[in-house]
This record gives sequence, structure tokens and C-alpha cells, in this order.
Amino acid sequence: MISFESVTKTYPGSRRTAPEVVAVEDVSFEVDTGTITVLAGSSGCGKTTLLRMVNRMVTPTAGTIRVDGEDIAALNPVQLRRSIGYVMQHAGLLPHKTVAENISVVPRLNGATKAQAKTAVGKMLELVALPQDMADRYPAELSGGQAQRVGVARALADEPKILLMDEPFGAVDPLVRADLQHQLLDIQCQLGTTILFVTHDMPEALRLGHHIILLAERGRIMQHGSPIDLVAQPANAFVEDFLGLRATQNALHLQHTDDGATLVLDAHGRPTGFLESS
Ligand SMILES: Nc1ncnc2c1ncn2[C@@H]1O[C@H](COP(=O)(O)OP(=O)(O)OP(=O)(O)O)[C@@H](O)[C@H]1O
Repeated sequence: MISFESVTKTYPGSRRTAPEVVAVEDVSFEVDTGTITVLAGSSGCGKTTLLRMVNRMVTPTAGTIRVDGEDIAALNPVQLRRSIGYVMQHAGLLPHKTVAENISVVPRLNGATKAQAKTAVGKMLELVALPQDMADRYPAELSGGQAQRVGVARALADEPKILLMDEPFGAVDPLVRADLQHQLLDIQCQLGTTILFVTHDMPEALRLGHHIILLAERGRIMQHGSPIDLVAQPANAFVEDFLGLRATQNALHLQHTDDGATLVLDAHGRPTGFLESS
């Protein structure tokens, strides 16, 4: 379990006269082991700051973060970082290393032999559904979706218990994004990894999260619950608005067609999908 206990992060102002920025203030929540918890909320509410505090890329100004009860401030930051997977929006692959070398980085740093790292590369490529012969390519020779898969493979290569994902699928097209989302759910189910996932895309949050934490400014928690909790029992108007639950925003209705299909139409009468007959 990851626990945030009264965590505050203040960044210094950029110039001597500029005020400091309170990115998150007195934030407390827990992330259950073996689940996907999504941090959602609009731009600047502190999602990335919270995520990066888990592997000490960002140091809290106040408060405590524990992993399985242990205060991470007492741990060696380099070892901590190597024990936690991290995937960011643009994969962040090392451009002059091949896919195999990129995936091998953390296992090698953690003491794997070349042979062990090679085995890990094969296993990870299979896990993220990339062909084995992609191992020798360079990042510039990959599509955006393939690069993100390699980013996920690299983050999981040493089978970390915790995976941090910062808008990892934000830059790929909707079809590839849906594919990556399904695959992530499969992988998480197989490996039981504890995932903290940042997105500002509510459909993505609802699709992936066992738990969703919806944040307002300074990391203020507006609701923490399951996707069903948020949709069925939004805590307040902010949650309703963010999820587009107000009737004027998102009143869906059904329309039956002559050939027996049932279309789902949005508030403007545009089709958004169809109901499958059970
Ligand atoms: N290194 C920094 N120095 C100064 N201010 C920062 C720094 N990093 C973030 N901030 C500020 O802290 C606040 C929270 O930023 P953060 O990146 O955590 O939000 P976010 O919810 O992840 O945003 P986005 O969805 O746009 O990525 C913002 O006001 C941001 O400008």
C-alpha cells in the first residue's frame, strides 16, 4: 500500500519577486496494493507532483509518504527509483539505444546478467504484444503507440511492485489508446502490480481505475471512490461537471432503428454508440 499523509508541496517562485506555488496542500489518501488508482483532475491540480513524490523525483515540503508502512524519506532515492516503474507521456526512451537496450536498463542496473536481461526483454516484448524482432530497432523507428508499449515494457522489465504512469497514452490516437488501455488491464491482472495512473481524461479514468481520486486545485480531493461510486453518487457539482453528468451536458438517450438496432444518442442527437442485444 502507498499512503500519502498530509502531504504538501510548495515550489519556489521562478524569480525573486514571484510568489511560491503551492502545488498540493495537506493531501492524504491511500493506494491499495494490487490495484489501479487513477489520479484525475484538470491541468495544474497537482497530479504529476503527487505521482513524482512516490519515487522521490519530487520531495514533499511537508507530510509523509509510506510504501508498505515504510517512510520513503528514509530510503535510498536511487534504489527506490530503480524499484518503481515509471512511464511518462512520450515514453522517454533513450534515442541511441535499441529497444532491447532500453528495456534492459533497469534489470542491468539492478544486477541482472546479460543473459537474464535478454530473457527479460523477450518476456516483456511478449507481454506488451510487440514482435520479438523489434528488439533491435531504435526509438526513432517506432510509431507513437509502439514507443509507448516499449515504455511500458521498460518500466515493467524488473517486475516492480509499483508502477507510476503519467498520462502514458495521451499522445496516441484513440484506437491505439483503447488497445493500450485494454492491454494494461490484462498486464495488471497478470502481474498484480500496484499502479498509480495520472490522466485528465475521464473516460480513461473510468475504464482503468479500480479507484479514482478526482482532484481540484492544490490536490484537493473532491471524491475518492470506484468508477461506479463517482458516476452513481457524485459527491458534488464539481464531480458532476468533470464527469459531464449534468443533463444539459450529457443526457444520453436511445433510438431504435428500423433494422432493430438501438443507437445511443447524445444531448445534441449525435450517435455515440449502440446497445448490444444480450
Ligand atoms: N518545477 C516546478 N516549479 C514551479 N512550479 C511547478 C513546478 N512543477 C509544477 N509546478 C506548479 O505546480 C502546480 C501543479 O503542477 P502539476 O504538474 O503537478 O499539475 P498536473 O495536475 O499534473 O498538471 P497537468 O495535467 O497540466 O500536467 C501547477 O501550478 C504548476 O505550475
